[in-house]
Amino acid sequence: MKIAVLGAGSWGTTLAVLLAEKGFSVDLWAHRKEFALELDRFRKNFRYLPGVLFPDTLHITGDISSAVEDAGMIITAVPSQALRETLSLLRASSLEETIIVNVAKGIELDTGRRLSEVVLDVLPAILPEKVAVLYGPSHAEEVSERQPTTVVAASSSLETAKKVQDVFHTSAFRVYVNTDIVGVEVAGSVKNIIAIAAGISDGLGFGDNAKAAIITRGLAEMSRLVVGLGGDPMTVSGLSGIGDLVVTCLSRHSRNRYVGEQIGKGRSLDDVVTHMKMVAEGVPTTKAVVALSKKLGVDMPITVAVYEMLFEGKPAEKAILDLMTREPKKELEE
Ligand SMILES: NC(=O)C1=CN([C@@H]2O[C@H](COP(=O)(O)OP(=O)(O)OC[C@H]3O[C@@H](n4cnc5c(N)ncnc54)[C@H](OP(=O)(O)O)[C@@H]3O)[C@@H](O)[C@H]2O)C=CC1
Ligand SMILES: O=C(CO)COP(=O)(O)O
Repeated sequence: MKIAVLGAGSWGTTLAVLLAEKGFSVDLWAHRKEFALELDRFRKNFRYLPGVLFPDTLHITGDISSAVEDAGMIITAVPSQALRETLSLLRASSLEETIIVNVAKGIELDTGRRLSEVVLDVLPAILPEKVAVLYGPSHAEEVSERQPTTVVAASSSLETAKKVQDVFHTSAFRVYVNTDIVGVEVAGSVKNIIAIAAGISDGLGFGDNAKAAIITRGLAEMSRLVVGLGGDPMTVSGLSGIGDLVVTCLSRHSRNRYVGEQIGKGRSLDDVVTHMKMVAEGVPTTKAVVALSKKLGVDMPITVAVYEMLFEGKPAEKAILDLMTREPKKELEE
């Protein structure tokens, strides 16, 4: 089977290499033609994944139509806010039998939609059962070194989730399946916001107690949003929830935790993101989730605090004090 990977950042490149090494014929599409030429010339992604040599079965292209032509599966690995624009370059009618697997994490800012909903919006000829996501604790840097990693393939169709599992599964990349695509997508998106909070705590010089509090209470607000959007609260105890939350809040590789750390040290958001070459999805997702939670009446105090620090200039010390001095609560929800 031919597979198209759209997006040649660190994650798209990692997955394209994994699939090509498994023996699939893979087309990796980069949106800048000159970057596609550079990738092909050096057979390496110096910018986003230095050190990984491309196998011969990996074909690089800057032409999205040729990338998806005859592909049985399309992997979308562009930043969440660029997904709509990328998919709109495709001709929906030719993709009815294709499985679309989104691996970007986030919520669309303008619409508040999950990314699988964006896929269906832009490509109405595709049935919801043909859409999946692949989420979980999986930093590209470690996956590309074949370090043990576990992820979850989620689709409303178990058959589709199992196909995705079959395609990606290796002895170092273990893929589980889940039919709660809503829960998986919401959990995998909210974890990036909580990771910014964890980074802010690091930047302020707080220790393990504060980090554990952010992870645990972050999980509570993640669960409330999952339920509010119709997902299964059990999903947050899985790889896309607690799994990805742990990796993102603790890892030196995490871009979202890094953004938070710099904010905690007193830098402005603009200054931090303009000097980063990689995408930190938690930034737009914070805005999108605050709007969603207000609409649904879901209480998300850490997310709101992150919003105030990122976009309203609230000092981090004041935000932490406000969180700690909220009205005392029961630990578990009714
Ligand atoms: N890195 C990781 O470990 C993981 C990442 N993810 C998710 O995967 C998604 C992609 O992340 P990642 O690969 O890390 O990102 P990177 O920051 O490594 O790279 C971003 C890529 O997106 C491209 N891009 C930027 N704007 C557009 C656009 N408008 N249209 C098409 N492509 C564009 C960039 O190209 P250019 O160079 O031209 O800017 C670059 O190739 C994110 O949602 C992330 O959360 C999920 C799991 C793991
Ligand atoms: O989603 C990711 C790893 O699972 C990547 O995001 P971060 O780089 O913020 O951790």
